[in-house]
Amino acid sequence: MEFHTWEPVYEAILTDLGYDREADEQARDVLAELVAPFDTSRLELTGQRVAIAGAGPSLPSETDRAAAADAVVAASTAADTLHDAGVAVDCMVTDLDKNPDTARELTERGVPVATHAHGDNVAAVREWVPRFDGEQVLPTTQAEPAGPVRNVGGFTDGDRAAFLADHFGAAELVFVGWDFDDPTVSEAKERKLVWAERLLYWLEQRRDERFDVLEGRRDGLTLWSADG
Ligand SMILES: Nc1ncnc2c1ncn2[C@@H]1O[C@H](COP(=O)(O)OP(=O)(O)OP(=O)(O)O)[C@@H](O)[C@H]1O
Ligand SMILES: Nc1nc2c(c(=O)[nH]1)N=C(CO)CN2
Repeated sequence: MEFHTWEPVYEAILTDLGYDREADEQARDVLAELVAPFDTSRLELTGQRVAIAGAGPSLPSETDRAAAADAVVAASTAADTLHDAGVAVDCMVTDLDKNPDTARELTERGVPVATHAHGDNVAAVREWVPRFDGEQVLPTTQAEPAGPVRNVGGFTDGDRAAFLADHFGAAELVFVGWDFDDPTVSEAKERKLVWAERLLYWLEQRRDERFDVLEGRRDGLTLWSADG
């Protein structure tokens, strides 16, 4: 994803959710000081059918679908649920706000962790990234990329997992553990999930694919540009 392509979407997210672009850039720069560039040969998804695991309540009943995929990219606590079910993950995507110790353990076991810095997680970045096996850290930002820190598109951990799999050449994406209409989430989380859904809708169009998770939902969806 070229940043100029992502930038209008990013601006719309900042406006909608009230985040500060400068704070995201500062967080990116903190992360950049703590990491080396990720060796992309450590994550091989080219041509694979990749399960994108979200952390919705449906995940425990869908772990077999993840196990059946060629590879699994897990968002945040989805990595724990899959681990408990005996399903190996090939990459974890996280902003370190829930289970940073899982991320640390995965890096030590040789699993890449796409570690995201943003304006509201700088303390976690400073605390946890130095404890990770640095070779397995794939540093990301939602702001303009700088130094070793990449921006492959996406916002929440789950949709960033999908954009990452796309970036690394996945042939097909299947979604497990995604519950957009989850009544148990907070209002803030609900607003983030609205963006996750829009971003997946954008990604499926870019890929000319039809994501299973969007079946029956497309009519109500608009891209950011249509929302102003
Ligand atoms: N019902 C759901 N509740 C929570 N996450 C969901 C749900 N459905 C899909 N997801 C996806 O699963 C991802 C991981 O969720 P989890 O609650 O573990 O993480 P999180 O660290 O709070 O995520 P984020 O910081 O991105 O909001 C979310 O980022 C989201 O993209
Ligand atoms: N500034 C900022 N950026 C984010 C945030 C957040 O809380 N603040 N949460 C995210 C996923 O939950 C992704 N990006």
